[in-house]
Amino acid sequence: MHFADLGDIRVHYDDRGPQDGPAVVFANALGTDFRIWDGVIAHLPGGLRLIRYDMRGHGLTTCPEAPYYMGDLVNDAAKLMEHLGVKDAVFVGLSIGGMIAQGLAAERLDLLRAIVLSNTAAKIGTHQMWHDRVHAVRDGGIEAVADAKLERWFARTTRAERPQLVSGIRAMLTRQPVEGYIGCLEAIGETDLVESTARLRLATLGIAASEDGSTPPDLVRETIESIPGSKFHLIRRAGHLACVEAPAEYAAALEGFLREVGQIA
Ligand SMILES: O=C(O)CC1=CCC(=O)O1
Repeated sequence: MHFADLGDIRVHYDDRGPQDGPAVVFANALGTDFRIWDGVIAHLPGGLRLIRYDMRGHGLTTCPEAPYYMGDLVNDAAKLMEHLGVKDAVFVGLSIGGMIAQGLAAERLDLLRAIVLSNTAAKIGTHQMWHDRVHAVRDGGIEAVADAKLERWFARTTRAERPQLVSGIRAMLTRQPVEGYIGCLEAIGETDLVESTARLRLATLGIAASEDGSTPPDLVRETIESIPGSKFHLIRRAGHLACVEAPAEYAAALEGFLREVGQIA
């Protein structure tokens, strides 16, 4: 187990593979911890340095009081990369993790070779929607929003045929600290990256999933198409947490992109 003290938080992270290997950094979705990447990293070839971390208020990372801002989340990622001496990385972010990737590319291009924007967008939902969610969670805990969220996170067939996976992820979601979850809800509600993301000029892969009820494929595509030269991959029969539901296909798309950008020889 690894922890890093980075200003106001102690970050829980995992750092595996050769320390001098080409780096890939993974950032999670709201309400999850870095185990959502277990299946994907198991399918990636050796030789890569694979870094995952729990964002503030999630997993075993400490949980400052809400609200959080996207700038905090982007700084946390940059500080962790600096702490670990990681440069020239491919940064893979899912959902709010993909917003962190966009913010990092806008602010700290020096740390990056390329980004993967997975099940995300430059702006997700409306301010009112996130504000309402904050109130629902303040009143009833994460439990109050969990079932609706699982419908957006998993495809219909997965919910019917893989109950262990779905209930395991439900446990991950409902065990996150309420304050950390609310802090990140507030950060998403305040974030609009449309203009800064359209100015990005770095290699970008977008990943979307056909049954994603949180960031549907057209929304992901709109953001991806705003970045010149970007690529897009659609995973069928998967929802918002495509990396959990379809790790082999997800890893294959990622591996292809890592080869294209020279992160794998
Ligand atoms: O909460 C959701 O359903 C979707 C979501 C948006 C940002 C994130 O990380 O998850």
